Amino acid sequence: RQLPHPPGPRGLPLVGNLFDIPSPQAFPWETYLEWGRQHDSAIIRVSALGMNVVVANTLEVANELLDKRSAIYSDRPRMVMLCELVGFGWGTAFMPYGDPWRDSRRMAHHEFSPSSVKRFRPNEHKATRRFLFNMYHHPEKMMDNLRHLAGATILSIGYDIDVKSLHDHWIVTAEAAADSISETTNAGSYLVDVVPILKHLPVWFPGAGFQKQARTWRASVDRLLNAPYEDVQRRLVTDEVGDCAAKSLIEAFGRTPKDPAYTDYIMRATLGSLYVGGADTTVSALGSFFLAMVLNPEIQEKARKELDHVVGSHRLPEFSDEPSLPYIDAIVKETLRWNPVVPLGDQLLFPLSVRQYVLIEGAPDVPHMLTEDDVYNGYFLPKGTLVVANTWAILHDAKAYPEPSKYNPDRFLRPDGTLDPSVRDPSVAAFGFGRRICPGRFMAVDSIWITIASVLSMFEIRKAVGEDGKQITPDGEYHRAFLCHPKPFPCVIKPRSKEHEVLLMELAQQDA
Ligand code: HEM
Repeated sequence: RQLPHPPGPRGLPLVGNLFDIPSPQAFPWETYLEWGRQHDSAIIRVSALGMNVVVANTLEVANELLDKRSAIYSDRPRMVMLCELVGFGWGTAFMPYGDPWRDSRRMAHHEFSPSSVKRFRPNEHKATRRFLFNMYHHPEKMMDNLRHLAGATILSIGYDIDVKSLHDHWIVTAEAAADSISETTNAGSYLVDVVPILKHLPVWFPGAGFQKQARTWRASVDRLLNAPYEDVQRRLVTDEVGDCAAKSLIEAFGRTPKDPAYTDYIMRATLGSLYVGGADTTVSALGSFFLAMVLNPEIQEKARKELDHVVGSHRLPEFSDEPSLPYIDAIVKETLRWNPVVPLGDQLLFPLSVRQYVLIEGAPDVPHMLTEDDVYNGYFLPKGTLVVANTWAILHDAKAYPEPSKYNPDRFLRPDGTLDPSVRDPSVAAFGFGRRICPGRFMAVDSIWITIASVLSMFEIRKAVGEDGKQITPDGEYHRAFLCHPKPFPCVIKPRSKEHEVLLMELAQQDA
């Protein structure tokens, strides 16, 4: 306790750095990196109203704290509105470090470890075929189609639910729950997060509007937890469930549990968490891919040469083609690196976590929480500190990735066109760290890979042309909130040729 805190901007008495903390729209990850440079330190600290936040600007520090010392760096802060009132406390990502979280991770690992996740490739393939067909008919609905693709993949893998239309009721159920997280987190801060005792106020009490709001959101959150799981249970009675995570979990953990109610709850929670963790993240990564393709037609061209050589134009790429398609692998890696889905720690799930203490829009977004006092590099880090990895800074480190703002898949390849293992794989940071690392990462990479390979083999993605006859270059702007998503941008997406168009039609018939 006699040791200094890590360096950072000098705060004001009482409020600390309350007025220094940048908003998400102001590229906070760049500000944290700049503060690190000013203080010549890879780790910086900001504090506000007694809350300590430490940002790790390099991979080395993030690994040392969040990975090597993960036994004490893996808790999450309490979020009263989101978890206790809206009811998302069952989300694996929101659970405090403890037995329910450990059991949920064990189940997630059972389904999504590198070896077991491969069995879901046919589901990913099928969802991708539908996506191609939807893109053919409605290229202008790119983001809706991506949302449908991600949702359909997860519902099929999670519960063997076959989602067909864009407005399928299962997608609507899951999206309503996911929206309630964004709305809770985007709505700003709730006093109840700072003064938890307010959660006991009755709905009719003046000023307790948050209770009413929480009830509305809670209904959709409960539905996501229960409805698809109970549907599987019903179908299991008549043996109508194909291989999926729900069936396999019930068989592996649910046959003779010590505590049936607890095991049942953890299974529901683990499965419900797949949609919450996996849908929007995949949409964001694939949105960045389309943006990068519009901006870099020469990269599409190079990818197509590889695809035409290996796959030809009479079929779609298969996972078995992957070893012969290193350039597609490189595009996947560069997409995860270029504009990371979660640029700052787990911005993903917790824009609230610091705001709940500091009551401002735009505080750094989340963390692993430290459960014991610790010392790093001569600095004191007290218990309760929120530790955030600056993923953007790590993936834009010019030493690891020269000209980091440039979208350049070639950086991952050797001159002979094979993958260069000496270039740092963006997965070292893009999916988080330590015991909290994303359990869906292998599935995410698989499903992004098959989508990118299939889209590039079927479509040409071009700049749109304005009324003045000139091409419109997207400005590459991102919406930075819950996650980073590219803002809608104009583009033209067309089958590459008549031959490809025919193949798309055939696919539709096969699915029908
Ligand atoms: C491009 C896609 C994805 C990205 C970039 C991504 C990124 C992340 C990140 C950064 C975290 C926080 C890790 C930490 O706290 O250090 C996380 C957690 C999580 N992700 Fe993913 N993810 C993706 C896809 C998926 C998919 C497809 C699933 C499920 C099928 C999933 C399920 C989860 C869950 C359950 C957690 C919470 C883990 C915990 O707190 O223990 N994610 N993800």
